[in-house]
Amino acid sequence: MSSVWRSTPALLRRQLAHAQAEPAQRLPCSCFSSKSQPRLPIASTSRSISSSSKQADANPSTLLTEHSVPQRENEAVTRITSLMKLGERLASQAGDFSMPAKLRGIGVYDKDRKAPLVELEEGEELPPLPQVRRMGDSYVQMDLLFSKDESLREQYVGGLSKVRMGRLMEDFDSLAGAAAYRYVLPDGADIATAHKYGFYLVTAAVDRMDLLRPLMNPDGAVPDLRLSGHVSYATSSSIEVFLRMSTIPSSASEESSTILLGRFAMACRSAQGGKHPVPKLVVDGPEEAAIWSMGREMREGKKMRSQKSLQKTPPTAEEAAMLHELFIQRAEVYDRKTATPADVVMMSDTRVNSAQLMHPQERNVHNKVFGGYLMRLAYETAYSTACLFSRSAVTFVALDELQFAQPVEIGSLLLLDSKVTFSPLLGEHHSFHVSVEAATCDLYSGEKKVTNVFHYTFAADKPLQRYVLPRTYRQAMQWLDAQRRRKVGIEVRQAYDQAP
Ligand SMILES: CCCCCCCCCCCCCCCC(=O)SCCNC(=O)CCNC(=O)[C@H](O)C(C)(C)COP(=O)(O)OP(=O)(O)OC[C@H]1O[C@@H](n2cnc3c(N)ncnc32)[C@H](O)[C@@H]1OP(=O)(O)O
Repeated sequence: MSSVWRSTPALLRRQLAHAQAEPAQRLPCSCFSSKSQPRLPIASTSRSISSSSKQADANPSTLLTEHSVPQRENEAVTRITSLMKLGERLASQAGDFSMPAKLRGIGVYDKDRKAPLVELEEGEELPPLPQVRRMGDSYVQMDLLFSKDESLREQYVGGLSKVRMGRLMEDFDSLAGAAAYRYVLPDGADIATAHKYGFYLVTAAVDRMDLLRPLMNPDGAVPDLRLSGHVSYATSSSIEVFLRMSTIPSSASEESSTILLGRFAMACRSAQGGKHPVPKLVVDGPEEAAIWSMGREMREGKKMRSQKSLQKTPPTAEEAAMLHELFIQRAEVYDRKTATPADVVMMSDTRVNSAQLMHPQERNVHNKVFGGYLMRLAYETAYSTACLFSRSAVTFVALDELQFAQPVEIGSLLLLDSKVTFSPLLGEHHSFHVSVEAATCDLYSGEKKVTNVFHYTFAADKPLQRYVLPRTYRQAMQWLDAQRRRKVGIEVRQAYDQAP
């Protein structure tokens, strides 16, 4: 037993022991599940757990178990996995799903003009918008055939010979938009003509993205990838799109394997301002009914999570006690009586910042910056933060709930502020959490507005050699928040692992 372990008092020790003993974390780094596919590590523990930690495990802290929302997420994920076949059925039924490369702003950009309203040409008539839709009507798919297309590999493989996850995230945003447009528009309508109907779709949120298997084949080659999606739930003016990234089977006998699952929420807006209605979603059969009710539960879960967030309510008594114990235990660091130990990094010392101008070339039809572009920029900042902290190669594991609450204006300065918010304190672990706050700054007035906060989980190739400590109250809340998110992430992965 290490001296650190012995000196850690009960509550913190219980939490640490619980974290060490989480089943999803027992997997070794290059882990394989009971299924034959390699699984991504959340973390690993090769160290034997002391008798005190075993005892603690029998009576774990309630800190990581008391939230009801993760339970819902877990249930939903189990259903998603069992409903994976639905996507394949919708794919086989879908007609032509050709898509434009991007739906960019119309005409020449003029900062003083709103996005132009498009008038119909004389005699031009538009087919009426549908009132009712089925999931299959929205199905979209895009294949990335890296094995056949060298120029595609060139676009997607980054400098460290890994597939650029940020680039794929950008595609996911476009794909979610394409599925949502197909849903709202009449059959066969060109997505690029949507503006003629006087509405547009914006990404309101990304509910989750989980990478379930490595993006690389064991031989280091990039597999051919299929990105697909369809609408899974709709309210009166918003749509949820379920997305999947899978391998493309090379023969009829081979099955495709799911690499990543994600869910996006798109809001339909009128070009004149305010909401624009979307068709009613009619479900076809029990699989679709299950995926629809899951969408509704996720909406409720979102509201609940927002009410319980640490921005609105104080930490629980246990969370507060855990922080206090951390403060007592690491008093020598907080009092700055000694040099910061080699295995400790203060949260602010993990920061990576960037500033970039938002140009009209990345604008959507409403003259705001594309959500997918922001996701790419934020991801690459988070990735750099993660490598610098772990001093190793890292793999993306998950993106947690992300709200696009404020649009990013063209011409503004985008400021990204990234830092490691949580890494486990004891034991041999690979996974940790990075948050990126995105804010825009008006170059003439200097007015700053936070537009999004991105929360990522990464896994380092090597066991982590250091852990991050909060110094301010705000950082302490971020440290607790990351642990809550970690709990959801672990439960989600367990649900995937246990799904039939
Ligand atoms: C490579 C592949 C090739 C494919 C190639 C195809 C290309 C072809 C397609 C391209 C497609 C590109 C699509 C990208 C589109 C952007 O990238 S848009 C840019 C990023 N997003 C933004 O800038 C959005 C910024 N945020 C906002 O404008 C506002 O916060 C929002 C989202 C409109 C919400 O405003 P609000 O005043 O809160 O609106 P509110 O009236 O309360 O809500 C409206 C509805 O949205 C819902 N909603 C609001 N927030 C949320 C939320 N967080 N979660 C869920 N629902 C929400 C509400 O529930 C409500 O629904 P209903 O109850 O009416 O049914």
